[in-house]
Amino acid sequence: MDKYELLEVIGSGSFGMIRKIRRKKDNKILVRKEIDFRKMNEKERKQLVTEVNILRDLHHPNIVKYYERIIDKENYLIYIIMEYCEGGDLAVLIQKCRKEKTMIPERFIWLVFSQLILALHECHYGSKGDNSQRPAILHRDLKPDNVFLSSNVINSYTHVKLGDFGLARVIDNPEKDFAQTYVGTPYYMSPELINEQAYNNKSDIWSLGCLIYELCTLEPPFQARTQILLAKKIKEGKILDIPKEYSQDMRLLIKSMLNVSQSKRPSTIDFLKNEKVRFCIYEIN
Ligand SMILES: CN(C)CCCNS(=O)(=O)c1cccc(Nc2nc(OCC3CCCCC3)c3[nH]cnc3n2)c1
Repeated sequence: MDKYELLEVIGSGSFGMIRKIRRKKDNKILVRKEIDFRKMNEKERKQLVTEVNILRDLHHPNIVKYYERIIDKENYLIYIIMEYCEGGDLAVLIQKCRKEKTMIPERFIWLVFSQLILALHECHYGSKGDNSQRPAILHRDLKPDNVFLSSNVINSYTHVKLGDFGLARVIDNPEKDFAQTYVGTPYYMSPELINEQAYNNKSDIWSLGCLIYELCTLEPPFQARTQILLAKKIKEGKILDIPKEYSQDMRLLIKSMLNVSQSKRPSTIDFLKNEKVRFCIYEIN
């Protein structure tokens, strides 16, 4: 760890602390996610190894970059060194707009959507567009807290980064994978996950639909006081319309992702054929 100078703590995640660090050789600011695996059971340790290996193998401009991992055996700690996203996460942006009663511009929402489709496409299909090199990777925990911005100035150069693959799983046999226990209020849980059916790439598309809906309305699409009521609303799949200021394209986009039937939801391949998405991607590059 003498390669890095420790800076302030910026938060604490599920298994430990996250702090800013400065790489001494070039003063680059990074983050160090500290994970105390003393508290972990065998299954969680295995999950951690899976997560670190997933991060190590994912290289994409819209996925938080993984630099290295440092194991500190005597203190039962693993450090994961990742890129620092100056703009913070989307949860902070949504809270700010809710407080100031301002709307998030539609242009920005299309930029977030198209970059997350690129990130999910990399996870689901890999850069070669098929899974010959590796099995599909599902994020499984797509939510505003896990989507970071490269800068806090919001313009068309703002890069959106998918982060925190805490619950990601490598699915070698999609049928085999069943619902895992969830932590926190699962606002973005898909109908198939509630019905304990197989979780697959279309479940990440459902969560993306919830996230885009929340950027338009500053509220999750399904809310309830209890998890039972929440599950009922999600399975019904009825959502309030988004504000009239947003276009019909945006309305139809959200509806296509929040379809209770996962086979009817478009895949990242379908979206990448969409003219508007391609134009957004062209604008970013
Ligand atoms: C959950 N959020 C609403 C809490 C506030 C969120 N803003 S914040 O933490 O202060 C903040 C402000 C400015 C820049 C950044 N950049 C950043 N943050 C990460 O993780 C944040 C951490 C995730 C787990 C929960 C605690 C927060 C990164 N991980 C990899 N690269 C990262 N870059 C963060």
